[in-house]
Amino acid sequence: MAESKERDVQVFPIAANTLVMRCRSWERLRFEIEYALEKGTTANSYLIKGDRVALLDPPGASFTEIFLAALKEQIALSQIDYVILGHVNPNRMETLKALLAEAPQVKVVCSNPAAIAIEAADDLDPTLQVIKGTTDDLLDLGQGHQLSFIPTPTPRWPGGLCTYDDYTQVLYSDKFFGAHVCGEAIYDLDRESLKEDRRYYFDCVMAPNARQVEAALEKLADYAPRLYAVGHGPLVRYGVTELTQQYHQWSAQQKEQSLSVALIYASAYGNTATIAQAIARGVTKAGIAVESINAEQAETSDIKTAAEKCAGFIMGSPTLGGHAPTQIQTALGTVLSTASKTKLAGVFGSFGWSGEAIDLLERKFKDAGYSFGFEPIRVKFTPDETTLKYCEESGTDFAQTLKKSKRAKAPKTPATSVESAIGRLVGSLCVVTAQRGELASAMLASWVAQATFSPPGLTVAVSKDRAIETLLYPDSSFVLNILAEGKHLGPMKHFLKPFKPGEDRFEGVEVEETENGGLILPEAIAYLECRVKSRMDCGDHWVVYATVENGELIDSDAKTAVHHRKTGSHY
Ligand SMILES: Cc1cc2nc3c(=O)[nH]c(=O)nc-3n(C[C@H](O)[C@H](O)[C@H](O)COP(=O)(O)O)c2cc1C
Repeated sequence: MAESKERDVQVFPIAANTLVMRCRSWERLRFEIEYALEKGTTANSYLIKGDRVALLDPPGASFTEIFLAALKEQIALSQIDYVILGHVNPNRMETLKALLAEAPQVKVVCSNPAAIAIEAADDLDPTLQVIKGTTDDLLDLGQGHQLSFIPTPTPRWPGGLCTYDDYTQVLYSDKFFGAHVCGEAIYDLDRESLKEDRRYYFDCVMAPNARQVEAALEKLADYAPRLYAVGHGPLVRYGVTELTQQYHQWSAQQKEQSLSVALIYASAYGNTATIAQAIARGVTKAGIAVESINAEQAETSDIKTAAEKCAGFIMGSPTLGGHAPTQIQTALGTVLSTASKTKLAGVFGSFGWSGEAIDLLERKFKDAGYSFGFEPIRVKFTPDETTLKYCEESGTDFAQTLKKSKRAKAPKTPATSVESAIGRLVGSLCVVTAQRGELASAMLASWVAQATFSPPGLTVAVSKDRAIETLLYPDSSFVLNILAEGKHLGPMKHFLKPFKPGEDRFEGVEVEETENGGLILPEAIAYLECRVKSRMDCGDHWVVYATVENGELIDSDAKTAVHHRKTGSHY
């Protein structure tokens, strides 16, 4: 985890007449699923000083004061001609307001959806230059800095806009190619250490929008950037080609999934969208694709197609003035008339005090005879960390139900000889326990093996749809509780039972806490306190390699319980 330090702004020249201003938060900035690895983040803004001056992407409200102070050290605010916005949200508009109050001459350059959001905001009435998405959209800052603009809308950020400076070959990619990591490194020199963070960021914010990501990549292919000036985390200088290929590959993987879930929502202030993202993460991690649809932007035909093609649909809405927004009501009508009654349904939303919109969705789907993949999720205003985990686990449950019904429909085939042979591999029966902040989880594990002597290290294979998987990223700690033969049935039964989303895995279980905060089970004959070093992406499992930092043999007479299986295709 990043060490705790004051927020600051790191300023650095990145190209001719171009500075990056990285607002750094060393601690988790927001309760959104994409920040869950808790490595802090940076909100990157850029300043291009040609004959005219452009500022790209001023940060959100948590940085307004320190950012404006740092900006004034670089330039008088009265000299800024343009502010270019890669996306907008209510949080970012706060800084924009403060900036425009001191620099009313600024012209705001943004996409059409962003312009609509700005025009609807209170106390904000800037001169706008709206990008139409044609080749005429050029902005000449002088001294060679000719900027072109590439609209890259996604359901999450309908106003998405990338900017390319032909002179410096910098692509200002905003939400694309980022990672939530805070540190000293301006660039991606240590690509290996960023690997997991980039993938996690993609999985959270890009995977549920894979179709739009592919469309954006296609547009960006017309440019020849030598640098991705990203919105979050280290700038991509060394890995431009590699990361572009990975984005192509990861988006394609989503398209290849045989089942998909339509996730249809609207969100005026971002809370319902935050819940949607956590649910989507839970679905995609179980190997089912998500097609996100922002009801405020989507065409009815898109909603219809998604409702027809999906194996299940999940709808979310805020409650505003006692109602669901009109676009949600329209989308609801489309879904009800299109999706066959065998499809699995889900409902969620953020509300303030009454939550009629969620009630409406639940009632309509119930009356129509759909069954639900999880209990309707009602979140008062902004979700916290525990609620986000609950939403993620609900998404995973939803996906597992779909997979189960697909398996049930498939003809039963006896285990092949190869599967039976693999089943003869045995492993020690263990319980992995892990906790971080408010969150704690556990799982039964038998695919455990010593991997190194020096340093002492082991591997554990963790199914990608396990709830505990999010607590097993590099640098996290966990305890491997090794069970005793003869005393293993109790814990085995307990930890193998299906848990509901958010259900306490330790309810009714006595655990002892180690000095380092690890959780030990009384049935363990030995325990090992481990730290994750890396994890390998292996089909349906993560193979987690961890080194052992501490441990104890509790019962030297007992034998380790061993798991004997019939086949190698499941437990
Ligand atoms: C103008 C306005 C009207 C609202 N009306 C209701 C309401 O009738 N009932 C309710 O439960 N919450 C109401 N709320 C609270 C919102 O539902 C709540 O802020 C929610 O988090 C918004 O979700 P969103 O961020 O996804 O837009 C209202 C909020 C605003 C700003």
